[in-house]
Amino acid sequence: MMLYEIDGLSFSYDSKFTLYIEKFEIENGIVGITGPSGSGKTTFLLNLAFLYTGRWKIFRFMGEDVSNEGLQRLRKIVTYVPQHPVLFRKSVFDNIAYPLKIRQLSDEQIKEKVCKIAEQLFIQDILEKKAWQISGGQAKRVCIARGFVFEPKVVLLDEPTSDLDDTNKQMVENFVLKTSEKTNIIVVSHDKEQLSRLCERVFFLENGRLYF
Ligand SMILES: Nc1ncnc2c1ncn2[C@@H]1O[C@H](COP(=O)(O)OP(=O)(O)OP(=O)(O)O)[C@@H](O)[C@H]1O
Repeated sequence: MMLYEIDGLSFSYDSKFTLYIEKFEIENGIVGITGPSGSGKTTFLLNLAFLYTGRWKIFRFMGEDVSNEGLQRLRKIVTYVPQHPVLFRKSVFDNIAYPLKIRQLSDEQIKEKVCKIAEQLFIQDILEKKAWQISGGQAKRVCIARGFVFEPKVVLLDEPTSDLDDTNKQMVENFVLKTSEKTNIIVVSHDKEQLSRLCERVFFLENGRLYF
């Protein structure tokens, strides 16, 4: 079964920029999207996260036709992790635990899952710190942990390693590569070499049009 199947999707903020995806068909796994600044990469991810909705001829997710009625449900199984970290004014633990709390997992399950993913991203020692007491590189990894912790069907990563030093970059790449064995990932990056290290296929966006 295809993960995403898109034919003729268009989305416009205004008359100045239009994203037009003629065809996008991907199966389970990890794919990359690159392209110049302003080409529409973030806009495309937000459409794939069902947070923005345009018009389409065909838009299917895991075999299901996307419809207005299904959007709320689909938004709960796909996560978008933005380029710039956005955290609640709470502890690192509470930030990562949030998606699990709203899904009503038990305290015990929450603790186990948060600690496990924190270890994988080397943030286990800062779980009790407040969001405003951590570095930018740590905040980025906390957002990534929060995106993956509830095991969504797809994680959409927008520039997951921009602004990170080499050590942090390596940590995130290793995590993404390992996790892609069981979670579907779409990663946007300006770093083409990084995409070729991580991804099975890489798409190229230019002026709102997708090439591969
Ligand atoms: N909320 C918005 N309202 C109007 N126009 C927008 C909005 N967000 C983005 N745009 C415009 O849409 C176009 C695509 O933006 P987008 O952020 O998707 O590009 P990008 O490829 O992700 O860029 P970058 O690599 O710089 O992050 C740009 O011309 C941008 O100015």
